[in-house]
Amino acid sequence: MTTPHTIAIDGPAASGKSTLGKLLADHFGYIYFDTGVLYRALTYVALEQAVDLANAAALAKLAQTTNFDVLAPSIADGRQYTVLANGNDITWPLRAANVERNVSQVAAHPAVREALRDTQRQIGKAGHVVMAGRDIGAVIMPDAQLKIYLDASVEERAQRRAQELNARGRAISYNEVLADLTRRDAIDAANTFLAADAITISTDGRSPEDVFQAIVNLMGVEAQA
Ligand SMILES: Nc1ncnc2c1ncn2[C@@H]1O[C@H](COP(=O)(O)OP(=O)(O)O)[C@@H](O)[C@H]1O
Ligand SMILES: Nc1ccn([C@H]2C[C@H](O)[C@@H](COP(=O)(O)OP(=O)(O)O)O2)c(=O)n1
Repeated sequence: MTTPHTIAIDGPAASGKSTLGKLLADHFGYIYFDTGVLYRALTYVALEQAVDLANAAALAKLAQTTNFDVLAPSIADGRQYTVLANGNDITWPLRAANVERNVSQVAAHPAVREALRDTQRQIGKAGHVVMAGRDIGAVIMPDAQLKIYLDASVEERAQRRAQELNARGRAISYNEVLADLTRRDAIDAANTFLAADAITISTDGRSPEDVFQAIVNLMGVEAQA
């Protein structure tokens, strides 16, 4: 396989999309874009402005009238990117409990997905991008030259997310995370797609490096200089 111009990575929460996405982006010198950030940012702004999260039209309007920027990390505090909403840094609040609790509900509205679609597609059209989410290979970038679908048991994903959140100082138990992921999986399922031409990889019991190597081997390509 020649080096893919665009790479789509889909899968449920904590399946390893961002970890693999950054490894692949670094490997090929591409940008990495986590589309979940857009849904999280919209959820955060909606909560801040007390918008009714059941009101799809109001959420879609907020998506269209808020200026979201996803930039390279501006502060070396462990962030993967800097997210601005109308110029305000909202990077870390996107991982807070209130956003985690509500983002699936916001993302489930077709009008919200439509309002955020063009932004995602524009980034994809530029090429040399690794894009992660739930519907990238099937909806956002159907022409992506490499499509990966990551999966892992909900128990494994809960273990990872609990460790990740605890490491960030969030006092949350494995059981709480398991219940939240189970709840979110059920809501996200309606917009999570395994593209017919995607490579499916279960990441249970496999290290990030092992998953990355498996993909690179499948592509049979060496790192670009
Ligand atoms: N293959 C893996 N094995 C173990 N832990 C992993 C693996 N891939 C990712 N992780 C860890 O699991 C957590 C969630 O990974 P992440 O890449 O953010 O998932 P996603 O982007 O699908 O939500 C992170 O703490 C990450 O370091
Ligand atoms: N392309 C996407 C990306 C995320 N979403 C939804 C699904 C999730 O509940 C939220 C947040 O996505 P995010 O990838 O940040 O969540 P995880 O890191 O997988 O826990 O947005 C979506 O519906 N479509």
